[in-house]
Amino acid sequence: MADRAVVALRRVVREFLTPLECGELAVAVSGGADSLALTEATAHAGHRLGLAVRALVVDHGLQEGSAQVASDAAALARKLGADSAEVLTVAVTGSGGPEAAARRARYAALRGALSRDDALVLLGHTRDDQAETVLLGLGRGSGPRSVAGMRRLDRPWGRPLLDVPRSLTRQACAELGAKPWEDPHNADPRFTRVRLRNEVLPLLEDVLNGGVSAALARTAAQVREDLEALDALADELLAEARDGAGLDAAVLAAAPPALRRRALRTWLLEAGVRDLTEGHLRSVDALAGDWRGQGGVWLPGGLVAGRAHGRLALNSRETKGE
Ligand SMILES: Nc1ncnc2c1ncn2[C@@H]1O[C@H](COP(=O)(O)OP(=O)(O)OP(=O)(O)O)[C@@H](O)[C@H]1O
Repeated sequence: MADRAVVALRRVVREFLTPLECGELAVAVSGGADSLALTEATAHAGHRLGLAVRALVVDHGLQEGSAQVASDAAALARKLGADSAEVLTVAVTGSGGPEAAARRARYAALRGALSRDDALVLLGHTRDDQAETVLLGLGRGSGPRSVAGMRRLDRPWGRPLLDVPRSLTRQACAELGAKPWEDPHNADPRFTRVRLRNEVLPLLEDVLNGGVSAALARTAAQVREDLEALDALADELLAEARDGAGLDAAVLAAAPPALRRRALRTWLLEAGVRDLTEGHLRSVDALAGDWRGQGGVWLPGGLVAGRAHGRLALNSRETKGE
C-alpha cells in the first residue's frame, strides 16, 4: 500500500488523463522532486489506462556534469515505473539570455521526440510555480495574459500538478525513497524567481496569514477563464472587421477597446509582427478608436500600420507611401 502523498498524486494524474484523447504519453523529467513524483504518478495512472509511459530528460549541456545528472534522472525514472527513458541532448543557442534559450531548446526537443498528433507530454509545474508566475507577471505589469499563468492543457503540454502544492511532491519523493536532484540555480539569489520563492512569497504568506499561493493560483484560473471568453469574442470581431488584407475601421471603432485591442493583436501577430509592446498596440488601436488623421505606426519587423479610406492596412516600410 503506497503512502498518502503518492496515492494523492496518482489520483490527480489519473483524473487529469482520463477525459483526454491520448495515444502517446510522455513525462518531462528534470530529476527534481516535482517531475520525479509526477513520473511515478504518471506511470501508475498511464498503466491503468493502458498507456506506456516514456520519460524524456533534456540535457542542456550548460552545467558541468549535466550528462550525469540527465542519465541519473533517466535511470530513476525507469525505477519509478516509466517504460522507457531517453536523454535528449540539445544545443542551447539564440537570443534572450541563457534561460530563455534553454527553455526554447527544451520545449523544441520534447516536441520533436513525439510521433503522434494526440501525444501528451506532462510537465511537473506545481501550484507554487503558478503562484510565482502570476506574481512575476503582476510585478512586471505584463497584463492579464501573464497573470492568467500557465495552462493545464495546451497540447502537447499537460500540467496535472498545477493545483498541487510543491510540498506534496517532496513528500511523495520521500515516501518513494527517491532522492531528487537539487538544481543549484534554485538557490541562486541572482534569479528573480528564486528570490520570489525564497523571500517574497514566505513574507506574503506571513503577512496575509497563509494561503497566498493557493489564492494566486485561483486568481490565475479565474483570469484564464475571462481571457478565453474575451479571446473568443475578439476572434469574432476580427472576422467581422476583415476587409481583404486590411480591417474596417468603423467595425473596430464600434467595439469595446478590450475586444478591439485583442483583435488587433491577433491581426498583427498573424502578419508577422514580433516583440509587440503595449505601446505599439495602443498606437495601432488609436487608428480605429481615436482617429485624428494621425500618421502610420512603425512596428518592429519592418511593418507600418496605417489608415486610409476607413481601412487599417499594414505595409512594409519600403513600400510605404508608394
Ligand atoms: N532538463 C529537463 N528535462 C526534461 N524536462 C524538464 C527539464 N527541466 C524542466 N523540465 C520540465 O519542466 C517542468 C518545470 O521545470 P522548471 O520549473 O525548472 O522549468 P521552468 O524553466 O520554470 O519551466 P517553464 O520553462 O516551462 O516555465 C519540470 O517539472 C519538468 O517537467
